[in-house]
Amino acid sequence: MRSVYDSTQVRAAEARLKEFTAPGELMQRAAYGLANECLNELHSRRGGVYGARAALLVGPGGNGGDALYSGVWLLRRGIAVHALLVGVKSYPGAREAFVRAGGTVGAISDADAATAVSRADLVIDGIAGLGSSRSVELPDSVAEAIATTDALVCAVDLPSGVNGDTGQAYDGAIHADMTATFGAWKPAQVLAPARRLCGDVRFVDIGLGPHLTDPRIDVLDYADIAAIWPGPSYDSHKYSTGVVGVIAGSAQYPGAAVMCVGGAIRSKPGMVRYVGAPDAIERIVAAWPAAVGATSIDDAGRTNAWVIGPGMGTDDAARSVVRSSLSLDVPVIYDADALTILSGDVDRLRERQAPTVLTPHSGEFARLFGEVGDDPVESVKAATRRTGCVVLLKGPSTIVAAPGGRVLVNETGSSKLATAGTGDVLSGIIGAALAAGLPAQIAAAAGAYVHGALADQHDGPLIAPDLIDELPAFMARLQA
Ligand SMILES: NC(=O)C1=CN([C@@H]2O[C@H](COP(=O)(O)OP(=O)(O)OC[C@H]3O[C@@H](n4cnc5c(N)ncnc54)[C@H](O)[C@@H]3O)[C@@H](O)[C@H]2O)[C@@H](O)CC1
Ligand SMILES: [K+]
Repeated sequence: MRSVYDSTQVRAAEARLKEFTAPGELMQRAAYGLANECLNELHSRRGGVYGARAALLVGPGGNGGDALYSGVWLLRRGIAVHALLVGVKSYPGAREAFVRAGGTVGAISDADAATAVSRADLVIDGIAGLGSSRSVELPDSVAEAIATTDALVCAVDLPSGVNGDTGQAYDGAIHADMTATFGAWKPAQVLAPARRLCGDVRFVDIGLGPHLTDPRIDVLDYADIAAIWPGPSYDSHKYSTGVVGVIAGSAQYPGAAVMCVGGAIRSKPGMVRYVGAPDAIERIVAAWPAAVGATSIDDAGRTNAWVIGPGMGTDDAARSVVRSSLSLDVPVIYDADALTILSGDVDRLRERQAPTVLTPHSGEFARLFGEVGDDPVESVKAATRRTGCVVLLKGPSTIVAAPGGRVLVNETGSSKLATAGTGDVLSGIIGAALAAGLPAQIAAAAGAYVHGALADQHDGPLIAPDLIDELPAFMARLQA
């Protein structure tokens, strides 16, 4: 599990740590760590660092100070370093130390600033870090040189022009190959769209650890999933590993039910029940002979969790099934059409006594709760407060929040998943995790992890059934 802290938390931790360290010490730790990361990467790219050139983009704050002090270390390794000041001010003392070590200084508006960038082997973006909250305005020629260079572009703490706390990217934000993050992972390093601008994130320990508590976000990793994903024990029987009920599909979207049941059945619960019309049951059993059919929830028998919604349509019959399912006393995940149906009735979700998971994409989220906006984590938290449900917002970074709980962000998967039917598979996987008894937020986040990992492990173009085909090998590895 990786913990992520916002700028207020990082600044507070820095303030506490400063009580125990000499003035300027933290910036020296940061600058040394930054220089090391750049030197290592440069070495592996060029086979050496002596004689290389570096350009520093230097803003007025602490971020620019880090860049200048890292320049001192680069100079000591035989790198020619030129600093370009973005604005008139620079961090007190840093510029003088840099010049004393042999660095040269110019302004970003200098006629030869773009040349300095395009001739560099290393460009260090120290315009702004934690204090970055607006667009980056550089002369066009410099912006062009940064965008087209083959040099290693390394961001100091965060790429300039991203909002560190929300993951928002402003105009002109720097696209880095690598980001050296100081003391903590920041939200923008795990949230879209900023995550993509960070490149490879390298953690530079400056000793903040003991002063950081209660992360804003956690990111689950493979080891977490392996530890929590339920596997059969030696005395398992079909009921002990959980029974999933699925209400999905319609005459218009019969495939959604096949995908959803497939996602559930291949995640290996004890049993999957499908509830639908007789012809729909026939189709499901033809695709998945191990599934069991019933024509209503009442006739379905013992079920530990329900998946309701994919492709079920929004007609009166579907509406009545969704409304009556609100009183089910087992966990329910509502997806797709069920979310559209519930968008007129959001506050009734509070009536649910058992855990509930909602899995909207941004359009469905907007219908339920209003537009996601610039701070998706806060929007999802507000949705959980309003409904009392676990809310999983699908997107380039999937966000999972629970009432009163910590926010989880999923990092597996890619745009490969932007294809019809993948969401149906996801809801089936989450249904299986819920039926096996995982707490609702963990079930949702672990389901998102598995779903994304299936896409990552699949070679070549992906269609939704490929995810189901990848499940047995993934589960076997997970449980080995
Ligand atoms: N506080 C600390 O103890 C430490 C801070 N460190 C560094 O200090 C940074 C935070 O320093 P600051 O609080 O001074 O904030 P920043 O240096 O991130 O940015 C603030 C300054 O940059 C300007 N700015 C913001 N966006 C800009 C843009 N797009 N174009 C031009 N100027 C822009 C602001 O007007 C402000 O003057 C961290 O990200 C980290 O790099 C590290 O040295 C570790 C220790
Ligand atoms: K930066």
